[in-house]
Amino acid sequence: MSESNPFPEETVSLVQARLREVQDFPAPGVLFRDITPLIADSEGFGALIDMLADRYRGKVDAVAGLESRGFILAAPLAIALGVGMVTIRKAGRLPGPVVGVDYDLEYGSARMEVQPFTVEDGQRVLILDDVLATGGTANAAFNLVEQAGGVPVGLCVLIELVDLGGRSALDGREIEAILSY
Ligand SMILES: O=P(O)(O)OC[C@H]1O[C@H](OP(=O)(O)OP(=O)(O)O)[C@H](O)[C@@H]1O
Ligand SMILES: Nc1ncnc2[nH]cnc12
Repeated sequence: MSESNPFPEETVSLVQARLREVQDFPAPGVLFRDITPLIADSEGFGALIDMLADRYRGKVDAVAGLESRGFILAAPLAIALGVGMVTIRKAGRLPGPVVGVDYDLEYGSARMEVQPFTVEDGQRVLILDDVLATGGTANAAFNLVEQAGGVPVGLCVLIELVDLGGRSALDGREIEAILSY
């Protein structure tokens, strides 16, 4: 899983055409990449999930979604692949037992958690999210999958925000991005 962009151009364009940019959301200076028009469109959403299923079929035993936008993508992909979905959630939302990882945000810190009994020992887990920015969330997810006994085979994101340095923060991890800005 290491070619620069392994996804078919035609589907990538179809997906890209359904994304929206919102300046100064949720804070001044942020250009927010809004995936809601894509998932509101059955053709676009279906094409995205079919493309991801073609890419990962037979290569993974579970899909881990990162709360909350990652869940929207991970659930249909898991069904399409015929595997289960692991939910990696913000702190305090999953009943125990959980394992957690604290990580830094641009300002402040956060914590993600997973229930280890939702990951089988040695299971190959694909981590899926909508956006890779600084990489803090994804890095926590890699660590959580490992702590739970799984083998994280890589991260797939719909959108990589290159200037925010997530790829460097995840040095050595497999990352596939459908779109990069
Ligand atoms: O690479 P990072 O700097 O960690 O940022 C990426 C994360 O930020 C967004 O989630 P957010 O925390 O806004 O939550 P949401 O999905 O609930 O909106 C996005 O969905 C990623 O999970
Ligand atoms: N610019 C952005 N747009 C959408 N989601 C994000 N998560 C972190 N940065 C983001």
